[in-house]
Amino acid sequence: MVCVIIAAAGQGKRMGSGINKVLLPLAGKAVLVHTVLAAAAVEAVGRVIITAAGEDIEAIRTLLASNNLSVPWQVVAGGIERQHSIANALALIPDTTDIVVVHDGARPLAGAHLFDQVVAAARQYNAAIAAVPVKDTIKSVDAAGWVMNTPDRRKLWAVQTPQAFAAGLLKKAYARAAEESYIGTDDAGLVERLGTGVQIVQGDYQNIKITTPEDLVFAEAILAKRQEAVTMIRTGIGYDVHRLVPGRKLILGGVNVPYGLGLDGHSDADVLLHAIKDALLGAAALGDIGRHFPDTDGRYKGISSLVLLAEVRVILAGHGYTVNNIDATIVAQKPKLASYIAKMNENIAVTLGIGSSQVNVKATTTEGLGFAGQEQGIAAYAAVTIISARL
Ligand SMILES: Nc1ccn([C@@H]2O[C@H](COP(=O)(O)OP(=O)(O)OP(=O)(O)O)[C@@H](O)[C@H]2O)c(=O)n1
Ligand SMILES: C[C@](O)(CO)[C@H](O)COP(=O)(O)O
Repeated sequence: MVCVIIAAAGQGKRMGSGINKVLLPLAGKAVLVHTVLAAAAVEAVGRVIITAAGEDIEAIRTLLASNNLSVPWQVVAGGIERQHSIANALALIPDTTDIVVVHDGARPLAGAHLFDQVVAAARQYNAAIAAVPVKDTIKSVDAAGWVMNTPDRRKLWAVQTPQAFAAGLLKKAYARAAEESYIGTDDAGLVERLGTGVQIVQGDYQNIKITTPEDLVFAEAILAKRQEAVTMIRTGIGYDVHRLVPGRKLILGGVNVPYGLGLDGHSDADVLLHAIKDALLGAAALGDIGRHFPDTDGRYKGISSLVLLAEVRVILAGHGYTVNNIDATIVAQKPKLASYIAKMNENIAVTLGIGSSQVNVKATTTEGLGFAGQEQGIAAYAAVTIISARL
């Protein structure tokens, strides 16, 4: 079982708010509630232990009780230093625990993927921590303010939590530190003192530790952007018609459909894919295929519309969008298209890098009415949704 220890027993002196910073509001919830909910939501996690300063224990219990956590949890008294707090929690982990994850209550933005990655790496290497390469040049400075040296930045990583360990190893490291009265600033540091290797897992620059007031501003902005990203679903519609003529292939959804007539056009005249591409570009407010692939451009003469669909995918990705779903209808009196639809769906899904359940092509006749019914041309309609892939 994976047990997560969340350190929340500090005072938040650097925040200077007069209360423990993990109890401060962030996007409508206490910082600590974000952190605990994120940890509890990780599928592998079986228990959460939260350390709290004596004066905060009741407030934290009440706060968490009102949030219906999906895993068993308990609040334990912390100690003077973070390390003492973790040691208190470590003494309470269930015997069935094989992996212990230690996480700062003050890091409310760590995503489930980060927990999953450190847990997986800890299962393989016994000790794994989230960390990111430092972006600034780091200098060692003496007490008088003189630079002593400039370490090679390529070897420097800023360490975060979550940090995950084989339970026995972490207990041993904590016992050794206690024997030697050593106080470190993170859990991996204690394991390193045993001579055991610690594996780095690529962390997340958004996984900031709320320490000083501006960190709350950054965290609010990140959460707002995530919220926007989650809810940003856009819709688009596309419509296209091509004339049926002799001597041309009939290409629909990238499938060469055997028929005596084919669709006329500058490219392969795949009316279905044209409607879909127009819908995708429209959903992203990026114009239409005429703007991106003009029929006055010789490069597009006879080109496969699947190639251009792949380009639309790249254009959308460049603007932070991925395709959510496509629903399309081909309007053709003849030929019968039922047996080709599955292949069209597959071509579209593969080209856009989405699942088969995200594409649905249909075909209909017009009961002999209009240009489609008279077999003068074929039309296609498409409706799509795209989602923002940013943050
Ligand atoms: N005795 C302590 C000290 C810290 N922590 C926790 O360890 C995490 C990281 O520590 P830090 O950011 O230093 O928090 P504080 O100690 O609260 O901050 P400050 O140093 O500014 O007082 C925080 O979630 C904090 O609540 C803890 O459980 N027990
Ligand atoms: C564990 C930690 O979050 C890694 O960056 C950090 O070392 C905690 O240090 P603090 O002094 O308790 O903020």
